[in-house]
Amino acid sequence: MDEYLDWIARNGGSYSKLDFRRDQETNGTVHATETVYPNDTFATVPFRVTITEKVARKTFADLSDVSCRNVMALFVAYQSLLGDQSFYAPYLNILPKQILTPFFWETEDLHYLDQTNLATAVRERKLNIFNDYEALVVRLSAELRTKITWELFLWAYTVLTSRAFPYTLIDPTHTEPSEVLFPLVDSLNHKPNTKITWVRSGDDQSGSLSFVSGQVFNAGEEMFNNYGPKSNEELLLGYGFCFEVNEHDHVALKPNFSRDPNGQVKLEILKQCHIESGNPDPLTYYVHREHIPQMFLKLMRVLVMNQTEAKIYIQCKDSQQLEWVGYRNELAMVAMTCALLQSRLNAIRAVELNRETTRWVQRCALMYRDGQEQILALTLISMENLKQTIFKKMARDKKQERIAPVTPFVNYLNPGYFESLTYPDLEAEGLVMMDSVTITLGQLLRDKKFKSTIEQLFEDIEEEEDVVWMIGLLHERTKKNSPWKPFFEKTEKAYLQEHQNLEELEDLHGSLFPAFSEAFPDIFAPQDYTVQLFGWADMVMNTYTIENPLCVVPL
Ligand SMILES: C[S@@+](CC[C@H](N)C(=O)[O-])C[C@H]1O[C@@H](n2cnc3c(N)ncnc32)[C@H](O)[C@@H]1O
Repeated sequence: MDEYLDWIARNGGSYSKLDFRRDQETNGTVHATETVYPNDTFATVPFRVTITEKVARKTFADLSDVSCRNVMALFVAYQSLLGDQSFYAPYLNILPKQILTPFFWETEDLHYLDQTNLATAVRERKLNIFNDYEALVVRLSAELRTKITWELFLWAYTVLTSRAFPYTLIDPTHTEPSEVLFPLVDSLNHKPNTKITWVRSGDDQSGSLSFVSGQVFNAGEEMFNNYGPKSNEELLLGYGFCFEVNEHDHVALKPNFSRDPNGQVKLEILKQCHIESGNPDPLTYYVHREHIPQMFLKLMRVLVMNQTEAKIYIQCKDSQQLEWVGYRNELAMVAMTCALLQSRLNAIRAVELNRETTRWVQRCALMYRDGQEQILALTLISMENLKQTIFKKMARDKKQERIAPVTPFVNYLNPGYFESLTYPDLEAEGLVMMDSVTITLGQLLRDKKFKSTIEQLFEDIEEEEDVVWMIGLLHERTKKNSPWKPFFEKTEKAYLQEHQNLEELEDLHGSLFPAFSEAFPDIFAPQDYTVQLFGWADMVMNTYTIENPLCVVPL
């Protein structure tokens, strides 16, 4: 450590009130020897001791097409091979020999990441680095090729992920992304929200950078830097540590459109409405504790659109139209989001891990996975609350017989209608159950006589659920006091005005009627079971249902 600090001083660096200590867990810490006050400049480091992309590229001029990170990793590896002959030796000597990011974990440690995003990220990232290394190393001299091993390169690469700063610290006008290794500046450990600033002086060759405290550090206290709002995933992957409680933690969610027959149309809607996450992958969203991005919910509303909704929304170019599509869509969106969250949660919980005798990296992995579990569970609760709010609104609408003027009941066709509805005191309302605001098969079969007729006609109701549903709807439609009267009337009127193609239904209808009417004339009055009305019931099933459990959303 003394040699390193001498080297900094010999090159024009200085510091005050600092005690540099080595430790097992974090490699090194910095403590205040006396109180550091806000605006105190406690260290200054000249640019000449830094390792920049420019310096690295000078040594490897032939590799101008290689990325900044890779050429710098190569340079660090090369300098460490030079040993004491390297100008940077005092700095390289104090770097940790082992940086315990998951790239270096044993298989049994990696098991602690099973079923998390990080497990995949580690595999993919490591493979990418390895491929880059293989492509790069063959371009080196024969001597370097054997000396710069994969292990050495990966170590050097991780030195950069765990301690490099953006090059703009040296030259704020630099526009290309570039990194710099900054001895001494990189001695501080990370504590979120620490107030610290950097002040540069001079030019990018002969200048220097000073640390300026933005808060008090008491004598004896560890002094920290602030690496930015990093999640546990980023911290583990890049730095090899994480926090038990991390306010910046998140779970990455990426819905899958690939098996959706309307997938292309939906991707087109997303494009037109500019629904993107703002992340490198526009379909990957980050969900934070109790905060689910609104943009993600918009994406999910598109993902769960049925054919009718997708056909209508393909004309939409306004993302505001996706704040609310309709009740069916909203319930489907909540159900699909809950299913996504629940399956992730179940997968994480299903991994059995020893929590008793663990080593440092395993404890880090447990902190990370427990955080993931917590975020998923909290997000699930907030989605359940959202569902309950929707049910309450539906219950009010149903009670007041409010139904949108134009079918299907989606916002795009009823501009302003849904926004005009108000729901005072919704909180005070008791729990609303799903089957009080939707139409279920159980409700359609609540009439005992009708139910027993259906049971006589269909051996296996589950097997022929679709047909039973249609007949059930037609039967319900005939009831004068049906709670769903406004829905039936409005959708039937709209349906009958449409040009209908009933060819496909004729066979099905013909296989049931008039036989059913002849067998049970008091249940199936022929005029209520025409092929046209069959078409209406079929349209209701295609347009207004959600699945699991199958029900009609009649608002
Ligand atoms: C830029 S260095 C910080 C100084 C460091 N201790 C060193 O090696 O000189 C970053 C590394 O320090 C460690 N580190 C930083 N903040 C930490 C924290 N809050 N808890 C545990 N380790 C931390 C991690 O190993 C990380 O890779």
